[in-house]
Amino acid sequence: AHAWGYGADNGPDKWAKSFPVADGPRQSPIDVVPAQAVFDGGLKPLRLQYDPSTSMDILNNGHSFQVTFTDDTDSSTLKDGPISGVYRLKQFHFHWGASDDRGSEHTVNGTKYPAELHLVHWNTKYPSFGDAASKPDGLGVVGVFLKIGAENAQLQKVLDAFDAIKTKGNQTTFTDFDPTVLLPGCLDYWTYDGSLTTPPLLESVTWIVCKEAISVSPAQMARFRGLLFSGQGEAACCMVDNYRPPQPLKGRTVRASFK
Ligand SMILES: COc1cccc(N2C=Cc3cc(S(N)(=O)=O)sc3S2(=O)=O)c1
Ligand SMILES: [Zn+2]
Repeated sequence: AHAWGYGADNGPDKWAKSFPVADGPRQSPIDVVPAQAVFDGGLKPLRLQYDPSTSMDILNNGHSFQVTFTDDTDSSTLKDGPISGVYRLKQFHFHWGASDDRGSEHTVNGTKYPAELHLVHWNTKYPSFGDAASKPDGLGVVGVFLKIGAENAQLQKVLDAFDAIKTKGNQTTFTDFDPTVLLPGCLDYWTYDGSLTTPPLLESVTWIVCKEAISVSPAQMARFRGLLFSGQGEAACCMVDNYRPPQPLKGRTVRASFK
């Protein structure tokens, strides 16, 4: 069976064939409509504590690029916010467009951002990431929108690794990186029960979408678009538009941590 992707014949509209959960009750991403979000005073501030020594490597996996963290201790964690217990950071990655008018997965009142960062954490009440990934409260993903503006100096270290991971399957060491530098100053958020936004589309994610975006410059966006979906020696296929469009809310409530 040909692998899933973002092209005309293997893209989001075709995923349900191999992954029927694609039409499930709690799929992601969604369009966030702030006026319909319910303020919940019981939601705690996000507590994100990351240890740069847990960052390991950066990889082009053929769908995006991701920075992977060692997750054998509680060194880099997500606590509080809408979740209970301790979730460990596993990886972060991005989704982006071929042009600045699209690229994010979540949208706000239908507005698409040029890119979206996902910080993926797993619930340590389960023995492993793989185990947690299939549980309804197994994962916590923090989403951060990127908007076009000033150059983001904190992103530069990630972009500078791109030459080593241009094609699918390439990876290189990426140590001593603290993803805190990629977070917006204000951590107000919306939260709802959802899923992975790529196959296997598991309905195991508590989504935490930050209201405030971080900046990225047009030149930096061009660097993202220089990565390839394709492997070395294959016909070059630019890694762009690697986003799933918003999915039906199906009665879910989106809560806001702020008024
Ligand atoms: C056994 O489950 C596994 C095992 C290994 C990797 C994955 N993943 C696949 C897709 C995927 C999509 C994510 S997103 N865009 O919603 O943040 S996060 C994520 S993943 O958990 O890394 C799942
Ligand atoms: Zn993602």
